[in-house]
Amino acid sequence: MALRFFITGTDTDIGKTVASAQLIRGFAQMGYKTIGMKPVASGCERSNDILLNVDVASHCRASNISAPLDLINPYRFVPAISPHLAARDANVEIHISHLVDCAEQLSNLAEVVIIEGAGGWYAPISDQNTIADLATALAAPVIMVVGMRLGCLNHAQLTIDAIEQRGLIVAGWIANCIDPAFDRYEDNLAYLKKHISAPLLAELAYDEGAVNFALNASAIELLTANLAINQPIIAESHI
Ligand SMILES: Nc1ncnc2c1ncn2[C@@H]1O[C@H](COP(=O)(O)OP(=O)(O)OP(=O)(O)O)[C@@H](O)[C@H]1O
Ligand SMILES: C[C@H](N)[C@H](N)CCCCCC(=O)O
Ligand SMILES: [Mg+2]
Repeated sequence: MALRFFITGTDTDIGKTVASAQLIRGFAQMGYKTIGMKPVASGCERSNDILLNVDVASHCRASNISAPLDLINPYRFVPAISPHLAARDANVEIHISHLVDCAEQLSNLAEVVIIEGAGGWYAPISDQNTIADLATALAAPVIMVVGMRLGCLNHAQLTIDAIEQRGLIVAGWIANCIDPAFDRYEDNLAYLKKHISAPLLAELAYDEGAVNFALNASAIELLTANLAINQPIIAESHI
């Protein structure tokens, strides 16, 4: 069974894709067959009758194996709006069971699958379900990306609490510097380090190109060492 990680974040547009691509690249560089998955993408472009999403393109550029688009990005919509609205407009029902099945199939092709959510933890994918329900069904350890800007201390704590409430393990978090004018960056980082018990996997600097990062090899080693061998993916208190 492949290692799987679910990537969430403190909001939409805070660097989940940038961080996911770095994780994919990091695992691939360590020699693992690694692929990305974007279960639901709103904000796609039509090209020759195929809907393509930039997050998926970033994952693909970073990964060292390939898989059918219908597995790596099963639900695709054009408007860049909340997935539940995009799906409703397209008369599509998003089935979590189908996404779990696609993730299983990817797990048979790859050694590591990096699954990027959409928006934040409670972004809706239908009137009934949110990204949290999808992550729970996938039962994958979660990596939280914190978009380092004013307001992130509150958003990070709310997200961690909500992840843990599902009984999911927070495998680590990534501090992503999305606002170069963020005052007191170091003090905010120190606060997060003190209050988040999961390890800080990487600090991504502000970079206009946002592709020039290499995730520290020790972060990848930490993720594999902690999770490769029979590590429960559900917190013991919830079993
Ligand atoms: N460290 C960074 N430095 C500079 N720009 C960044 C950085 N991280 C992200 N960005 C930019 O911020 C924007 C949002 O990043 P990204 O697409 O990774 O967000 P996201 O959380 O994946 O959003 P979504 O919820 O749509 O999936 C992109 O234009 C990206 O290039
Ligand atoms: C289109 C956008 N870039 C994301 N893919 C979807 C963000 C959904 C946010 C939903 C919400 O919390 O309001
Ligand atoms: Mg993204």
